[in-house]
Amino acid sequence: MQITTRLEFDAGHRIPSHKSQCRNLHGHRYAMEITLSGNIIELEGASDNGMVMDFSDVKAIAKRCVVDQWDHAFLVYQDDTAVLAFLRSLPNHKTVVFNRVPTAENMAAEAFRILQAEYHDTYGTQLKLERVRLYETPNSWADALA
Ligand SMILES: Nc1nc2c(c(=O)[nH]1)N=C([C@H](O)[C@H](O)COP(=O)(O)OP(=O)(O)OP(=O)(O)O)CN2
Ligand SMILES: [Zn+2]
Repeated sequence: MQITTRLEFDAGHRIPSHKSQCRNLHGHRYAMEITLSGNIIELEGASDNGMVMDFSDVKAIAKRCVVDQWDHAFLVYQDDTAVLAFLRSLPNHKTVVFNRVPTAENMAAEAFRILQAEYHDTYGTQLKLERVRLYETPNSWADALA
């Protein structure tokens, strides 16, 4: 069985070497979909009986580990030195430094890497993170897969 839940956040970024407008500082309303697989919990009376994992627990982990870190932050490539210096000049600015250009692909891969270590089954149900889908716009997204 597979389940998917979705969270949204706002962040700024730029792709410094982009051939067109994405080299400019701009932001997106990102959406992130988390897909987990596993057997359905069969434990009469348990809060999560009949579920692969409670959606609220799936979301709480993704929120704590990724969304709260990236929401209303500027995501900057470590080699984008001009922007990094500018961001560091701003007091208390929320900046997240990426070791790769913050494209949808690299953000999905980074979210997958972070979250893979966070989802554990409690009942031996083979819970597994299968996919992180990161929407940069409503029309364009990247999938990081197990
Ligand atoms: N494969 C990728 N291509 C592009 C990425 C990316 O992360 N992966 N990112 C960008 C830019 O960040 C840009 O902000 C998004 O580009 P684009 O889809 O052209 O933006 P629109 O606002 O026109 O998107 P709509 O879906 O039409 O709203 C560029 N390419
Ligand atoms: Zn963009």
